[in-house]
Amino acid sequence: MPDTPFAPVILGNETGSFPHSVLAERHPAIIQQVRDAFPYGPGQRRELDELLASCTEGTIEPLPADAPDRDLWQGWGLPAYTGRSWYDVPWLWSESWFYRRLLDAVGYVGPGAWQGIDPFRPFKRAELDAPETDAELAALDDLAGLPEEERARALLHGSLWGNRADLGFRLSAESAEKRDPAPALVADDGDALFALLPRTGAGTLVLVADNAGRELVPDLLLIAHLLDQGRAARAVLHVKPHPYYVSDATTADVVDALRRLRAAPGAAAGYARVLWAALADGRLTVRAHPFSCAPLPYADMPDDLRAEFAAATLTLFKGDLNYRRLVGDRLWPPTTPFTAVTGYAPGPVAALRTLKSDVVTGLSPATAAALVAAEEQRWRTSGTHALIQVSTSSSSSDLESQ
Ligand SMILES: O=P(O)(O)OC[C@@]1(O)O[C@H](CO)[C@@H](O)[C@@H]1O
Repeated sequence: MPDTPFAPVILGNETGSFPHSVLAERHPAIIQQVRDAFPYGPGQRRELDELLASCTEGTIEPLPADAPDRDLWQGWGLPAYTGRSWYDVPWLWSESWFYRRLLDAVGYVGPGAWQGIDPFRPFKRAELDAPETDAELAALDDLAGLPEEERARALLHGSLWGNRADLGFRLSAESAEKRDPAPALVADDGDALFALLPRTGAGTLVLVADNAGRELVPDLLLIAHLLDQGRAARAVLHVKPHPYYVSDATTADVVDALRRLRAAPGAAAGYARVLWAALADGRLTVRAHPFSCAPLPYADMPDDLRAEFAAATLTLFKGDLNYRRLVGDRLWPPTTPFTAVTGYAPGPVAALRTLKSDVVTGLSPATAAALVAAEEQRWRTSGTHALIQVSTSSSSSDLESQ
């Protein structure tokens, strides 16, 4: 994507900004939570202290020569950023670097006895085991009698709002719009999304997952429905190759979520059976590509991933972080067309996301104005608004005409 002067890359160095608060407050809090959740030894605690000092006051340091992913990070910009403050490099990059360093500190990267022990697992498990999850799964029973289109839309909205860890299966956006001065759903390309997935579908849906637990469960339910109803012949679920952004889903989290579904009463277990069978016969596959944890926008994706997305009927990106990577982590004017900023994509793409960071595109002038009038800029990060956006074509000319 061209470097567009009207949409600066977001950094974390502006005191009082949301990105600054993530680096200065959220990351130290995450270190503390992880320390409290595990019986780590003195070496790990020392490393966590060092990470705390580095991420708040220090600079970016090189990876050890024997780090298994050193070559990846060398290619992802580490040489250019080494020696610079965490606040002065792209915020997306510093955040990813934080999680990479955290995994080192707790021994996840190994070798050693703590290799592969997910420091966020207790938090993910707690969410999956929460009574709210039972209530949300029980709500599936109410969908059973509905026409297929309504079930599909309810499951789409469950997956969308699951990004806020809220599985309320909203049957329509209209009711929310009537209630609030500023719409809860700030863009709704739901019809365009389902038009790409007709019930005669012979294609592949790629779903690029975000969080585990109460977001991954409705993502899996949506996939089950689309496969079961013939809206997709195959599905590929992209998860993270290692723990990331606290709650991001890994393959282990997929297994936990499936087992949770399978053990649930009522309709939920039926969805689990569909998914289990699809995994067994290869109609559903799980992928953990290294680029899923890259500190870069999807415009920079490697050729093998580009080819995979190109072959899909639709690639569906879940959540806020994936949205930032899909459109570029920049301060776009909110009315910048979504089709323009995703014009590099090799095939149709969709975003399902609740708004939890400053980045947004594709709003109508009226919606953008209503949001600002009602909430100033709080709507960008509060997680109370969401969007469904679809682009079926490459259209860089839209960007040029901005
Ligand atoms: O991708 P998610 O789970 O929807 O949201 C992740 C996220 O909200 O957490 C960050 C703060 O660390 C935000 O900047 C980021 O986009």
